[in-house]
Amino acid sequence: MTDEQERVQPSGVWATAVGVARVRALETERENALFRDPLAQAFATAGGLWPSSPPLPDDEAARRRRLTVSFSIVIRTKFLDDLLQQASASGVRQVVLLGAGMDSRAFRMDWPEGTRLFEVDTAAPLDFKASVLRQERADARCERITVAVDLREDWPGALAAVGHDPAVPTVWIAEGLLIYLPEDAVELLLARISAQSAAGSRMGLTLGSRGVIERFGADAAPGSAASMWVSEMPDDPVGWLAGHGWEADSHTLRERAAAYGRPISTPPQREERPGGLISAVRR
Ligand SMILES: C[S@@+](CC[C@H](N)C(=O)[O-])C[C@H]1O[C@@H](n2cnc3c(N)ncnc32)[C@H](O)[C@@H]1O
Repeated sequence: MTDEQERVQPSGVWATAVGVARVRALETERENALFRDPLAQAFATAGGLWPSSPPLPDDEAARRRRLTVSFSIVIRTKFLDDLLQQASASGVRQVVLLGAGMDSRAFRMDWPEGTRLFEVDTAAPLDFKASVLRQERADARCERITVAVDLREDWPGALAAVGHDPAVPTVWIAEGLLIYLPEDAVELLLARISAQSAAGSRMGLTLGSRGVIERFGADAAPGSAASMWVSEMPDDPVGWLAGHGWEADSHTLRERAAAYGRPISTPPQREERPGGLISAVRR
């Protein structure tokens, strides 16, 4: 059987990773793209979301919500690309992508010699991704190590078993992940990340903004990403991270979008506050 015939089809929470790839493929086609992800289209195609995907809903509000999610994916991708470049420039050579999904940064970004990049996700998305990467004959631009484990289990042990060294700094990325984990699992994840982070480690997080579950999840279609969202950011994300030993900066989507030349023209929502996009350094 060929890779294509054997490939497991996206389902459950990891199907969201293929939806993210579709958004990145669309951005890649733009003339003034904020990043280019040459593998995104292959992931979306293999997952049945390219060239067409489920049509936008007729309902204007639902339609706007879908476009908002896509826009936020583009902005957060650029935000975390920059954060990773800065971490590399500061000398960090270990990268851990938590809930890596179809993230193709190992293939599309420039990495300094000696960079080791760990992609942590469950087995099904990593298998799907591997089959697409084989089909595309993709070559990673750093040492890439995949770790198939559920992030509610002993993932630090699994990471250590494949050579992650907690004694030297790591840059951690949790992009589009925490919103799918219940609050106690997010808390445990943060504690574990912190325990594996030498001074000088960095972190990039995306957090569900306050009220997003009610606004987006209430009439979300069964199986859609928003129907699986379960946690939002704490009231004070910077204070929360300080409690875990991190010096954090928080940014809104609106502020980053303006900085990247994609200003949001609608007026801010009353509940909009800083905190959706986090960068942090371990002291
Ligand atoms: C919205 S996707 C984001 C993927 C990737 N970070 C990106 O931005 O391209 C969420 C990812 O988190 C992963 N994920 C969710 N819960 C997880 C868990 N308990 N353990 C491991 N991975 C998980 C899913 O499999 C999926 O790949």
